[in-house]
Amino acid sequence: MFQIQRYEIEQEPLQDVSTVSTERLSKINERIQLKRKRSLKKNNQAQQANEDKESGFIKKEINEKGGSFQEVASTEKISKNIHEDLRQKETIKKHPVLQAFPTFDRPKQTPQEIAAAKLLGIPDWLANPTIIDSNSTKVIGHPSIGLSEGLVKRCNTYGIQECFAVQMAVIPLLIHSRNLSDTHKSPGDICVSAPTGSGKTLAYVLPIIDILSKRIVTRLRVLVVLPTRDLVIQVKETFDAFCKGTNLKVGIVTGQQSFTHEQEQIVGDLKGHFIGGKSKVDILIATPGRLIEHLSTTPNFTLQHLRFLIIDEADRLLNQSYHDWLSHILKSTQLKQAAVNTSRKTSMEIKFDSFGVPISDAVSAVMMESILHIPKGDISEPKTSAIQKLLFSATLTRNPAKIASLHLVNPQYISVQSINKNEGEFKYVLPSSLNEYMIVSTSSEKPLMILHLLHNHHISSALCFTKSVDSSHRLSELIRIFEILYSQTLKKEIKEIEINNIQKTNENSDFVKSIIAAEYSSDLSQEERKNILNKFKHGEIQLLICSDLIARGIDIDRVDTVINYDVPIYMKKYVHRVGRTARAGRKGDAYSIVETQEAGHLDKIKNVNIKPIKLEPLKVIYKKSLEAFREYMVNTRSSVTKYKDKFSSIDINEIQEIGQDDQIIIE
Ligand SMILES: Nc1ncnc2c1ncn2[C@@H]1O[C@H](COP(=O)(O)OP(=O)(O)OP(=O)(O)O)[C@@H](O)[C@H]1O
Repeated sequence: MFQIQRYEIEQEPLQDVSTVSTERLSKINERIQLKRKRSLKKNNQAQQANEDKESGFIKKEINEKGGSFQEVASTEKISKNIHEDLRQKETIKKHPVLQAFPTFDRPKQTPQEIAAAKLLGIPDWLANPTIIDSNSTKVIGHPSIGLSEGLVKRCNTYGIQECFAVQMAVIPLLIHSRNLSDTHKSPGDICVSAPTGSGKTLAYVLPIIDILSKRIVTRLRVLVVLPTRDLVIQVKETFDAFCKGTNLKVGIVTGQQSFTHEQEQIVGDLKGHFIGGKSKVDILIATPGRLIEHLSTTPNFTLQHLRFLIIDEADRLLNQSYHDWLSHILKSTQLKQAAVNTSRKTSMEIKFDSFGVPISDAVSAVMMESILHIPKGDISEPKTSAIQKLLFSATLTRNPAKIASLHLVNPQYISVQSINKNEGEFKYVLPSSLNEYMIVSTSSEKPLMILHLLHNHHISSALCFTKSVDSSHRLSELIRIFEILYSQTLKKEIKEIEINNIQKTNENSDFVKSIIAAEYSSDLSQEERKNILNKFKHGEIQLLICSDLIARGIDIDRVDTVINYDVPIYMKKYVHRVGRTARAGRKGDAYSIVETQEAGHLDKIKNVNIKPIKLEPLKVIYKKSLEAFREYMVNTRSSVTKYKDKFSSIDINEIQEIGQDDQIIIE
């Protein structure tokens, strides 16, 4: 075994301890003490025993040379130190190649150092965003925003008086940098990260409408890509609302309608071949999959006139590799590729006017040059893509590989966040009007906690997120059974009270009001989903139980509470889920129901302790509901009869409706 110390090798010659004077020994000792402060932990017991033996030997030597007991005692300690030091030096001399053994204590990093480490490999523009204070606002008609009078009026009719922070930052940037007739060069791409519900949609909808409203001919100039059909429909509704009064046309492709219907809607003319393509819409909103299908097969569908490519919910879309959608779109917008595609489809079917001049406005200027091989002059500027890419998300990716796949041109990064945020620290920003809570529960009582929130906290409009469609289904069925039993029990109790003439029914009528819960999942048809959402928006449904289908982007202004029945593993998901409430500056609450082992991960969230007495009245009915639910799920049909006998007051039709084609057994 060898000793390894962090001492540096010194050039001093070794000395014989017995010849050193006490005074000199003290001086040397001081120096050694200093060094020892920096040394590793004390030697183990075996080493200690060894030292004792050696110091005994030195003590003996000093005794032999004379001196008092005290002198000997202090000298003993000093000598021990010296001896150890000398031994260390000898060891190092014998094994000069041995390096100091590394300590595994990590030096504590400052927040600035941590932030710097996180930024390694991230391009400069992404590492240094333009930070906008999330609380700043400006009057919508302010000249610095640059919106036209007509559009400002339209905003006012929708109750929009002020620009939110993200709109203050993005609208002027687009309006002032972009001239529709400038087809030569992109004014630089923009990436925007802003909290959920902060108004990102209008940040691009308003300036685009303003810029496009000056156009003369309809061409496909704006493409908005979104991850889900529901979001496409939502953004289409926003464009439609603000396009009123202009003659701009907005189309969608999502796969919800037949392919030929969509072709008819967006291109119209499928028979003739037009080198400049054909479009019935100025703005196309699409899911990536369907868009790729149209790019590959729809005649005359071209992106050659495109000016804006908007990728909303960008980080989610960049994770979606469906048919390599992004490179497909980018290729279609690159001049050479687009020219090859177009010329292959059309041969040389260029349209000419009555003077025999090619109809240039049907073909984009840059495309015309590539296709017709127009000779370049000495002063011709090289053509670049004129498309401006705009990326939006509440949780924008900082993954360099994903960012690189976008081939951004002169990008700039705008980050809307609370200005009080720790400098250098990067985290997702939540709306400042959001209150977060957690409730610790056993897994079997999690549904009970939801019932407690609904009945005791009087939540009237909540989204409850579960981990899967199955889980949503089970939970919604259980709650529906509970609500039936709950209202029946209360009605019964009230009747008894009435009979005993203690109280009048009216005073309790509110009490009987049961919660209406509904499931919202991808298993439902688009029409069913739309109906459920409408009922929820109008307050006919109080609790919507869903998987992550509507965790992102969906804007329902009635949501006052979000409940995480299953806590998401990833922070991003959490941010988007809780972001369905506290939108546009309104207040909202988010409750996460966690098991003990999960609670540690949410240490910054306020823990709500529920008094058992509050749960007692619900517990009795909850147990009955569980029992009934299990029974019902095991044997759907036969249990309906038993169920009827057991709880005779329950409407049999309601029960049949609950479990129509469900065979799932609760966990
Ligand atoms: N300037 C404004 N004044 C008032 N309300 C606004 C304003 N801008 C947007 N809103 C409203 O705020 C709500 C949220 O906007 P939006 O859906 O664009 O948020 P978002 O930032 O895209 O959120 P998410 O990241 O969740 O998709 C919408 O109902 C929208 O109508």
